[in-house]
Amino acid sequence: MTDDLLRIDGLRAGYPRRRIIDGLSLPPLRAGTVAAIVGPNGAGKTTLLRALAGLLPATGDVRYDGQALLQMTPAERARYVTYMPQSLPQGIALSVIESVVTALRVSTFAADRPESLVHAEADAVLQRLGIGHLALSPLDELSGGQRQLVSLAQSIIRRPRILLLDEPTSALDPRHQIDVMQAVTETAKSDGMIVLAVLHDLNLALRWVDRVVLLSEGALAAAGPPEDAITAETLAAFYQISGRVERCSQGLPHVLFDGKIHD
Ligand SMILES: Nc1ncnc2c1ncn2[C@@H]1O[C@H](COP(=O)(O)OP(=O)(O)OP(=O)(O)O)[C@@H](O)[C@H]1O
Repeated sequence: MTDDLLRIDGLRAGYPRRRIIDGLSLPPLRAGTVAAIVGPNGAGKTTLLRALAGLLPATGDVRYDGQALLQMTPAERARYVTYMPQSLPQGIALSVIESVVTALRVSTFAADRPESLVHAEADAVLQRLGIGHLALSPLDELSGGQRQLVSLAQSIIRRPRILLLDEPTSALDPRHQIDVMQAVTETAKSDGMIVLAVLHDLNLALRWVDRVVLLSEGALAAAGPPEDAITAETLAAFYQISGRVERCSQGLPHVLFDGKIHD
């Protein structure tokens, strides 16, 4: 049955001597949904993304549009899923635009698209992320934040059905954080892409995403619309901080941290 849903049921994943995620099930995610994966350090957020990307052994029932993702070969899975790691590898002798064009070329979607069209597409993605001016810069001469934006451009241009982003805004100034969240949410809506983004910034999650998945010790602690999952109660129970979510003068939700609960 096709349904454009990402379903995760009974997922188990981890490392050779340590299982981190032990039977995780999430409410289904619909095409076009942007979900933030949040939770304290070591909760298993990266492990979850890497398991879904096929970079770690995993068992369980994970389906997109009725198709079992965990049973696919890497090549088959790459048709559906793109994973953006926390950092780009160093030592790649390409310009920014060449690296984005290459990312599109290696995906199955653009193998026979004319060169001029591929370049125009790459340029449009760079503009959208506010880094059009870096198109001809060598990758190895970029700052940490600029590298993060290029890595996102390489991921978005492939137009995956499922985009997995590991802390896509961690190195970015506020303006570029907005560029990223805007580009990701717009692309999700226009292309029907499902995005799972690990975010530590709960305010970005409150402001931009459709769903929040809160993990704690490899298990689901809360899931739902941002203001249902990020509450004074969940901040206390899973982050051990006293805090609250309040609306600012413009009606936007913000999380305020009052202090630690235990020293
Ligand atoms: N290669 C590894 N081998 C063994 N254990 C690992 C490995 N990588 C991570 N872990 C453990 O798995 C657990 C979850 O790590 P993970 O990186 O998924 O957490 P996270 O929620 O992404 O954390 P953070 O917010 O700090 O990035 C941690 O306890 C960590 O020590």
